[in-house]
Amino acid sequence: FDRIARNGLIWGPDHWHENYPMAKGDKQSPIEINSKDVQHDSSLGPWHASYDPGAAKTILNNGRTCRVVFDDTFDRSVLRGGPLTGAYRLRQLHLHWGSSDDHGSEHVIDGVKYAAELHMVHWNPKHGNFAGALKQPDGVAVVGIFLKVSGKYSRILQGIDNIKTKGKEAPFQHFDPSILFPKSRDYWTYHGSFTTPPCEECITWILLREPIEVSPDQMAKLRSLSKNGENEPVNPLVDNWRPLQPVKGRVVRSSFK
Ligand SMILES: CN(C)c1nnc([C@H](N)S(N)(=O)=O)s1
Ligand SMILES: [Zn+2]
Repeated sequence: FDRIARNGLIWGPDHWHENYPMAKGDKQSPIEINSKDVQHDSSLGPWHASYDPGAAKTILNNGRTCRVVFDDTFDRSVLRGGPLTGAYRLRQLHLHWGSSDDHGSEHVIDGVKYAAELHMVHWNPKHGNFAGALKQPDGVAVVGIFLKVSGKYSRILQGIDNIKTKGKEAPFQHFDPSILFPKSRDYWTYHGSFTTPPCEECITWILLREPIEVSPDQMAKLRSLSKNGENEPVNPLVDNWRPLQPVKGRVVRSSFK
């Protein structure tokens, strides 16, 4: 994240805790996954997403990421299984990416940084509403999918042409996010936090082992988004990833050997 100047203070990720104490907690994200420390858990079953393409609403550039929001007023697009108990409602998906292909993901796997990382944010309706879910350790489930750049043409990042500048929002309907899933369902899971302030520690992370491919022109389109509004100078929206956080004794489990 670039340094956000606020009331004269320069704010980088190392300063977030001054206003958001949770940012210095024991269960922060992202983390590096070291395969040698991962514990295979045979009780971890497959996860299942049943998404309604009609739930997709709009795509937005909020100056920090590009985000697609979904109707989560009832169990319309849900994720269940894997490490989860019950059905979690899909609320939004967004991405983190770098200024070049050799970095951009938030989680790092055995030292490997991917060009981008896609997050599909779901919440547990047993906690009443999204705000209530943020206060619970089992409140939120985020599926993380790594993006690697390949020559192959892909249309996974459709719709970003209409949201070039901060504040731009466009309809984004009839979209089934399950097209973004890789073939393999293998995943790592651990308990962590949001990677932007207030960094609540309410997330069951489900990180998919197999990356999906994105084409160079799609990455270029992502990097052509601006942090600024349309009447301001272009300020490329890149490097919106949080640095690695301490694992603090947490165990990362895998669904695969
Ligand atoms: C409150 N919501 C939906 C979010 N807060 N922080 C978010 C981050 N972008 S992440 N990467 O999902 O933790 S998403
Ligand atoms: Zn994210």
